[in-house]
Amino acid sequence: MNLLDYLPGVPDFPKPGILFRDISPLLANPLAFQAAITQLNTLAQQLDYTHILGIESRGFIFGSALAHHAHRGLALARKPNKLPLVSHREFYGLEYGSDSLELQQSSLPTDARVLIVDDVLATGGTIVAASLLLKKAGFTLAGALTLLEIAGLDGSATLSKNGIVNRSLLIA
Ligand SMILES: O=P(O)(O)OC[C@H]1O[C@H](OP(=O)(O)OP(=O)(O)O)[C@H](O)[C@@H]1O
Ligand SMILES: Nc1ncnc2[nH]cnc12
Repeated sequence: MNLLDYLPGVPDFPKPGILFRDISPLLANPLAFQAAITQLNTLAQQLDYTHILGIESRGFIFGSALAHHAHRGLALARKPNKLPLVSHREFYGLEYGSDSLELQQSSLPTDARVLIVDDVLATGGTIVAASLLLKKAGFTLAGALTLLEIAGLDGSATLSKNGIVNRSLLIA
């Protein structure tokens, strides 16, 4: 099964010049979704992690499915004003805009080794922001895991420059 067949590129969305990789067909196909999680779990085993940080919102899908599959705890990095008792916030740029993420200090144990999970690595701005959130909160970063790296945006180079060990299952 070629998982890329379930991740079609949609041209000029959400802005002209962007080829948007749509995860909906993969999620809608039980075999494809199951294969994605199984293969992400195999990649994740290369990284010594205890907990997963899912990035809102598509990262919640893969982060929670992997956490269930791998019997790991899950914390949420959420968009602004969604979490009570927020401890930390990080602003960041995107391939097509900007945003910020928030984290509750209480959502992870102090000795957690955290794997950031998201669906797509494009410029790397989101994952760098999530890594800074974890640093501010005093947690150890185990690495980052994504389903798909968008080729040509130097996302993995950006993560490497920021000292983030990255694993992406696919690149396109
Ligand atoms: O590597 P980057 O350039 O930071 O881009 C990758 C991010 O962009 C998308 O999220 P988006 O902010 O569009 O929100 P969504 O998950 O709610 O759709 C995607 O889910 C990643 O989180
Ligand atoms: N090209 C893209 N496709 C899907 N999600 C994205 N997030 C940032 N860039 C993206």
